[in-house]
Amino acid sequence: MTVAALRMSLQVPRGPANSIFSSCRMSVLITQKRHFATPVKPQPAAVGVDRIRNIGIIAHIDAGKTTTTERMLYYVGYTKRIGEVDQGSTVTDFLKPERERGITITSACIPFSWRQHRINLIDTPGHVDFTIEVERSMRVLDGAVCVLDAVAGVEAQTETVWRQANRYGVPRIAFVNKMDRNGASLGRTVASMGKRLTGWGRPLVCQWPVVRDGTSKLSGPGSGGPAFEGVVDVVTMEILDWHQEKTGSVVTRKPITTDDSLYTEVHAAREALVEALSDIDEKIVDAFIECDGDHLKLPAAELRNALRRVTLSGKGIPVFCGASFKNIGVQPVLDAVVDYLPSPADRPAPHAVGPNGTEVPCLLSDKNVCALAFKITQDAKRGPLVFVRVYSGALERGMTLVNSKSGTKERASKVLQMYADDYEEIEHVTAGNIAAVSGLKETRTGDTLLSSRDPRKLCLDTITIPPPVFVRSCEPVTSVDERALAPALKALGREDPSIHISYDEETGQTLLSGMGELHLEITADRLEEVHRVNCKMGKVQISYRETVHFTSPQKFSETFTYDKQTFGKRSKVRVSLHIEPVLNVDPGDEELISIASTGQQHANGGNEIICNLKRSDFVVAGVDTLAGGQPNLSPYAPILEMQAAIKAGIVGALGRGPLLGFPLTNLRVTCTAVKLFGPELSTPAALRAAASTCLQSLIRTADATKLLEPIMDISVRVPDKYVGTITKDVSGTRRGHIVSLGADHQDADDITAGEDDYAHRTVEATVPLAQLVGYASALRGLTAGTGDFTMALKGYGYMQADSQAEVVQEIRGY
Ligand SMILES: Nc1nc2c(ncn2[C@@H]2O[C@H](COP(=O)(O)OP(=O)(O)OP(=O)(O)O)[C@@H](O)[C@H]2O)c(=O)[nH]1
Repeated sequence: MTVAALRMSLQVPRGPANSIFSSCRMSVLITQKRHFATPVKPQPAAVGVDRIRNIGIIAHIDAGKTTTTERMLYYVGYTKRIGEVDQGSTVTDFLKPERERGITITSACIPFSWRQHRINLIDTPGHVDFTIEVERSMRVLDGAVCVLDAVAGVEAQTETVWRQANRYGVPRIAFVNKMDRNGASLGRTVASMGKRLTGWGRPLVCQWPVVRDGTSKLSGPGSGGPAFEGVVDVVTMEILDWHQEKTGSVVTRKPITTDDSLYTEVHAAREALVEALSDIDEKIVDAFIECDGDHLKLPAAELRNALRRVTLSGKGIPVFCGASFKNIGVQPVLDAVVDYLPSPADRPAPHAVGPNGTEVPCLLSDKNVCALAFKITQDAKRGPLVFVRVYSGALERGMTLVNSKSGTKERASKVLQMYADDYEEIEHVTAGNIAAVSGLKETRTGDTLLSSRDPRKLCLDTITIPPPVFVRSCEPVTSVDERALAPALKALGREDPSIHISYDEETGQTLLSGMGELHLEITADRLEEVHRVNCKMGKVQISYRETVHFTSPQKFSETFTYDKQTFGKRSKVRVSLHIEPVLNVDPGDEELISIASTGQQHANGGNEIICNLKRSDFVVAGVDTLAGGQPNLSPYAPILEMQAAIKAGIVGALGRGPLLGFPLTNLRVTCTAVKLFGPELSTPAALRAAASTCLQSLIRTADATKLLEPIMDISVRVPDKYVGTITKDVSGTRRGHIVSLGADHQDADDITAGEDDYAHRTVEATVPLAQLVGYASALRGLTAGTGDFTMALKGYGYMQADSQAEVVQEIRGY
């Protein structure tokens, strides 16, 4: 093969490039050009399903997700210049607060092409307050790129997003970014991955950093720093250089030779890679034997195949490194997305159940449409846009879709290909792809949409929405704002299901509940900036829960007759309810009350509502006497409608506890009987009011309402020397319980592990949320800025009587 022919064949960076090193070790300059000169907007049908990659970029805050995404968009030809986070000019962070604060708040979705593959990329936020964005993205992704900071290594939120990816079984690759920073180390980062990112495969180092030392010689035992200037591809044994062009769009590849000072290190890294692969992939062992046990003779194509197999099976995580900000290292990550991450066809069919709860297969090959609504945004012109991942069939413009949860039929008036905040109309979106649909006004996040004639009637697993732990009041400033508030909040709540909106009848205030201080702050900003509603926002407070404390096994029952005249119309109905705890937990118990993560109990805030009334549970008063043991219900509303009205009344009453107006939790409410007094008097509205009033009275009679406070699992990562300070602070000042004091040490002889100049430890503890307000800055103060932490709701715990009294006093003001 001539050098010219080699050059040409290597325009596409796989295949022939691999054989270069193994077949001829000539020193040749190979140039990989940008693949597209102008923006490319690939249509969904343009590629087969095996060429689709639905991937997310996940990481701790500030690891460089958006910076990396912007380079990707530039190198694939999507943008004409590179957007910068620090200049507020990025494509994916398009919201005003995102650009102002330099952080990602909402996940943006962008499709683009790379090496004849369609990549649907989702850039997710790193801040813990926006975890719902990561959760719902993860639910529809097939693969992920986990970005790590080469100085900080694995950070607290990296562990959180890692666990989320584990939960959805998402295969992933890792990109160790910021290799240009002082103190950067690939080895240390990989070692911390091995220790802290558990529950998934082992890290497999596929690149080695190139650092030019003072004498211009290539060096660096897996470390980076300001002199970081490229990488060696351990698979192809080529040195990759990005300096030919200022934006890094030209990648120069040159085989490494024994003359290169890095050769010994890279040789050892290849040996380590082959050996690590041999532990988890049998086929590579056969190939290795065929090459007479010579690591270098093992063709790159064989290594790539093995890397793909172990990535898809969750046994391995290919690791790459670079410095996105310096435009180094991004194209190989794009190649790895194509080479190693799964297509929708490589993934198991999503879990789905039919109407009777039995599992129903949702196969990619099925012609009927099955799509999951995973996100909703409000577009000024088109109204709500519902983002869908299509699991089977082709969702076409104008199609009628059935919501399998509610049974509602809606028309998909437009199908749109989203490009962050921009969109393009398309005719249809095929199975395996992601798009947005307009015209669906009733669809909610987590709903399954089916073609109207789909016999499967299946329901995909919904999306878990965490309960809000902070609350803030919001009062409109003028009467114009007052009128605009309700629709604006409805739109905000629909876009972000982790925002809850309630109304305090006593104070007349609207309450916004959310995941954290920043979450509520951003929501208030959006209310003003996007919806033009000016509100006076109250202080951010903990969102407590209320519950009734029962002396086990006592139950509370009540029969209540609702008999009321409103605007000349009389309503009369009688309902019987009883309440009991879902979990028997007493004040003083260590056990927490958890709000189940799925199902009807979660949907009802940790409560269970049982209202399965049969015809025989109804009694009809007066002339309608029993006919054959059954009351005549035909003049009344259908039983299902009456049940729904009772449930709605119960849900309403559970939304506001008698103590401070916080939602009630841990209650099982059963409706046992209903007495009707004629179709004119006993309407569904009367049933709803009766159930609500009956429950409120039942709870008041119980007179044992207790306050529950959110208890968080926290994970604090600090250098070893601060462990004592942290444990003292957590268990002394903050009423916390230390669960464990983990250590992050690494094996000295691990080829992937660089110099470990500062050992860290992770303190795991449970702490009441009230003690964690402002903890981020307190932690910075306690650890000279070196510590970080993450937290997640563990459950709700009874408060000590004096702490409860203090909270009641503070909120009521008396
Ligand atoms: N030195 C250096 N800085 C970088 C690199 N990549 C990103 N940064 C900087 O790190 C900061 C955070 O980068 P982002 O891309 O916003 O990080 P992110 O992970 O998207 O952040 P969130 O979305 O808010 O979680 C910015 O100031 C970037 O300029 C890099 O390779 N080297």
